[in-house]
Amino acid sequence: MIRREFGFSEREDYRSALVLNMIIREDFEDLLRSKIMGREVAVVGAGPSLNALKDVEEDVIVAADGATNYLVSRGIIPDVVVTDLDGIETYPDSIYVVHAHGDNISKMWKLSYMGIVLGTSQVFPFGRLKLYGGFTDGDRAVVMAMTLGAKRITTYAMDLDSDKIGMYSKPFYKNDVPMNYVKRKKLNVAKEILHTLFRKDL
Ligand SMILES: Nc1ncnc2c1ncn2[C@@H]1O[C@H](COP(=O)(O)OP(=O)(O)OP(=O)(O)O)[C@@H](O)[C@H]1O
Ligand SMILES: Nc1nc2c(c(=O)[nH]1)N=C(CO)CN2
Ligand SMILES: [Mg+2]
Repeated sequence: MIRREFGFSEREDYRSALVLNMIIREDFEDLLRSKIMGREVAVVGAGPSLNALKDVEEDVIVAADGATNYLVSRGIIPDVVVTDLDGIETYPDSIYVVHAHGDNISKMWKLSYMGIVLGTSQVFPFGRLKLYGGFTDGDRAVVMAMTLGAKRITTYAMDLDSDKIGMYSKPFYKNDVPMNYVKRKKLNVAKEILHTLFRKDL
């Protein structure tokens, strides 16, 4: 359904998942769970408000893709990085949760800079791959933290209604850039997922 809406190819999603599963040699899910279970977790997105981020007080910091570059520039090493590989250009000593999709096979070389890596896919998970749910890196980070037993999740720079894409979203952005049609659709899906997760009457 979402795949059709965005024109993503299932075949390419499988191809990417196969490549990622081949690269990953060890299952680090227990390690990731031990970091998150029972802890207060901050999920940091790459919205325009990231530049105004104050100190993050939570026990565990999870960076969504491009937000990693900003955090590292401030000397903050995220405990976990959730990425589809097109935002990060710095590789701190974090646990990486790398998402395979049909448009990022050519970015898999970035795994050579990462130590501890878990893989996720958007096809039926096989081998060492996981499927926690969610869509964009930010909402996938929230879903993952929830699934792995976080006590509380606080989001930062998740500016899902903004008319700007944050400058840290892609390494080649020099400033915040005007929202485009596809990114708006992606952030709308993220909004939908987070609203459903945090609905009070669940
Ligand atoms: N206004 C915004 N601009 C960019 N990211 C945002 C914004 N608001 C919230 N975010 C969150 O920040 C996360 C990290 O941003 P980034 O653009 O690196 O993500 P992404 O999911 O890898 O996107 P893309 O599909 O463009 O690669 C996004 O996944 C999204 O959930
Ligand atoms: N094939 C493909 N899949 C995705 C993509 C994308 O750009 N291409 N972006 C996503 C959310 O950022 C999630 N899934
Ligand atoms: Mg990305």
